Amino acid sequence: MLFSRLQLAVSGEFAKFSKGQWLETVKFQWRTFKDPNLKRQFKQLSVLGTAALPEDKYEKYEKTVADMESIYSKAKICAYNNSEKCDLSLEPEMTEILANSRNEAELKHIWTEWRKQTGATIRPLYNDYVKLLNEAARLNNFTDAAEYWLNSYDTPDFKEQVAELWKQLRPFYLEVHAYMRRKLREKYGESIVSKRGPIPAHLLGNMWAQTWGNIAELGIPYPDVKPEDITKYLVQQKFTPLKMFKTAEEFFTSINLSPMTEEFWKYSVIEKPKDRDIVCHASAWDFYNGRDFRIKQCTEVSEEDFVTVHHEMGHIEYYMQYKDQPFIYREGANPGFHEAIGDVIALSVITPKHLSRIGLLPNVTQSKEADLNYLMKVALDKIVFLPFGYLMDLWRWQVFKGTIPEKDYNCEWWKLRLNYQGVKPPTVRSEKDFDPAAKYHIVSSTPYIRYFVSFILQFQFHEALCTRAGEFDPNNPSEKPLHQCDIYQSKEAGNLLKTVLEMGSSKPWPDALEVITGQRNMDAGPLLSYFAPIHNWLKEENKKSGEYVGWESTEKGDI
Ligand SMILES: C=C(C[SeH])C(=O)N1CCC[C@H]1C(=O)O
Ligand SMILES: [Zn+2]
Repeated sequence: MLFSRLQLAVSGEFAKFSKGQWLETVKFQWRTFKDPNLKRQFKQLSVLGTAALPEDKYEKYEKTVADMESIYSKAKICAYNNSEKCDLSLEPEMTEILANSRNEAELKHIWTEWRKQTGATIRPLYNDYVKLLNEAARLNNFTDAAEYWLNSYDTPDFKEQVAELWKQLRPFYLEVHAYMRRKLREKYGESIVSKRGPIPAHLLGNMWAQTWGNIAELGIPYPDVKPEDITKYLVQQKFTPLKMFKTAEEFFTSINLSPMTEEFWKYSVIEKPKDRDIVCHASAWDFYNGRDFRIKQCTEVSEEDFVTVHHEMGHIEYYMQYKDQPFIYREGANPGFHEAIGDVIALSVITPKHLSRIGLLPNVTQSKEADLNYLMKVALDKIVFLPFGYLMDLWRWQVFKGTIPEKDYNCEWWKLRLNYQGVKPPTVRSEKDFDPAAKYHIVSSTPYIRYFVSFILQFQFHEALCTRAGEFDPNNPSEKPLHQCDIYQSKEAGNLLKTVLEMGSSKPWPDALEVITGQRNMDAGPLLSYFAPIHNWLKEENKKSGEYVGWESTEKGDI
């Protein structure tokens, strides 16, 4: 608890200082300023955030979030079939079981026990948190915390834009959902996975069913042309977390971005400490002195964590490229930009072509079947993620606005999970549970729509950078398929990306988007064309098998 007392003291000091600055700033009639840059800086400075709370309430807010995160990071459960072994943490133990076990009863045990440890105890704290965050929002002249969070996009019709993107992408998701439900039914039987209902959430390879890549082997279109999971090659070649980080750094420097700093290597935490509980959820940190940037990640030697290393290093690259901007501009053009950078690089890294180029995949079969297998695997992470990336804040926006009353928190959560993801809980839930708290971003008050935005933007960026690298021709897309593009060692692509990263938030995000892609709107087009081959294959396959596309409302007895 010492750490959180120290943390509270430091953040309290910073809050006092920044409130003083804020009170000075808001005295100016900045809305009448003529200089667009000065006006933009004052506009951003006019939003103080939670530090606008009176000191005692600010401390209570900080302590409430710290306590929720502490419960989450310390939660442990007993193993399935071994009530003596009760030291399983979320990372790596529970995550590994959810990813690799195909024992339905074990998956149900882990899924349910994790929510027992993180639900009921956090629920009252969450109540306090919502009230305090809404009070802070109002002190910043927002109607509620939803509007405060949405202000980061500075786009009046942002929610409508996101709703429209989901409308365009939902049909593709339904095809993936229908196909995987059939594959899961073949594996676990119709008594567990019905023909026309939602999919039980514990079978999908991930604690939150947010990506299904870990069960790819159940759904690969051509199993005899199996795409390799590189985990075994990482282990065979004795990769360590450090070597995973160095390999990722080399990709970024190959496209003329910056190497990690001395402080990064000195202060980052890249393996789970043995002597204390920490928040293992991967994160990247900017200490705003132009040199001290860090990643905290409980890295396991696995393909999934190799991708996450690139995701986190993408944050660090952004921090380094805008480090000379005025303080207030040292952030992403919008939060979705910040989440997209590392993922854009990873879209090149995970191609069989690149993995074999760096010796992480022995031989690559070039064939239509291998291509479809690869695209299915990527779709199980990228397309599958979209409804979850959307519903996380659909739920919170309504909670902050009060349209979801406290008494219905869990019921409304599962309604959204059914309506958007087509998943259902494996065990009956009630308002004694609080399942949103099973997800890190809920207990840490981290907005989530940024990841939905990132999953759209990263394909727009990928298409633009691949074109610049000569790895893709939009006028002749079949000659070099976008999903085979690898921008490794392309300084042209890196320099284009660097131009945007250096901007930070100094310009509205459509300006930054225009610099890299030539257009000013989020656009599902590049994502849909990247996945077109597997989208068409799934439509055919579901028609052939007669699988019902979509899901009926869940059976009696659930929430
Ligand atoms: C890797 C991070 C740290 Se910014 C993360 O939280 N992500 C990356 C993808 C979605 C989201 C999640 O894990 O839920
Ligand atoms: Zn991130």
